[in-house]
Amino acid sequence: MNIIFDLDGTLIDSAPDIQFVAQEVLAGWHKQALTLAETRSFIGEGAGVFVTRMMAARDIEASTDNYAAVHAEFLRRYEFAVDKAVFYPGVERVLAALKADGHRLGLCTNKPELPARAVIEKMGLNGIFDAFIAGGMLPSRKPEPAMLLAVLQDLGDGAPLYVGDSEVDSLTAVQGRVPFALFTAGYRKTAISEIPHDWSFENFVALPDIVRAAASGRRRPAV
Ligand SMILES: O=C(O)COP(=O)(O)O
Ligand SMILES: [Mg+2]
Repeated sequence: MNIIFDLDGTLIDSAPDIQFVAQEVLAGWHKQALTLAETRSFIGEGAGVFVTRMMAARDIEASTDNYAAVHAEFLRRYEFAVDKAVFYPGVERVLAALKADGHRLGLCTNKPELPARAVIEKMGLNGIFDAFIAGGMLPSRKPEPAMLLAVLQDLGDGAPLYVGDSEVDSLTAVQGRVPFALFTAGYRKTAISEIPHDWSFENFVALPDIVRAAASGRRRPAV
């Protein structure tokens, strides 16, 4: 199989790192830090959307100049914010097992390329992904399906499965017509039943069974 993973909220909980970057940037504007809940709810559509939501939440006027300044400062710091990231339980073991079973693994994240590469390195995941597309590498971002389809193309022939945590990932999968497994313990904002998916799981130990079901063409009707 070709199994493609989302990153933030799926493989790693990176919200504390992103909260820290936001805090440093907001301090320069004499604004209060974001809560962890706010931070989680702003993640999912890339750094630009995060910055827009953060500015709105802290009453920073959304002028072109302000946005450019906040965005640049955010990106400058983002690449170095990898200290607090942790894997969700079971991720490392399951990724290694899937790889050992001969599956090809891909990564498809809206996180900008530099911080995505930095956190992959920090988590010791170099070499695990056979294909990788991050935010800014293509003209569009998820939920447009182009990133997901590009990763699939890079992986070559094989039945696909996309694994992600959010409404954005679900829509990406629907638009790309790729079977989707929803990780329910990430940053989703709505009820599981409202997010179209073929399978859902709350712990990575359940993923190998889903991969087996996907490989055999068994697919639960999408919710
Ligand atoms: O950084 C983001 O906004 C989202 O990243 P993700 O696509 O890995 O969830
Ligand atoms: Mg995500």
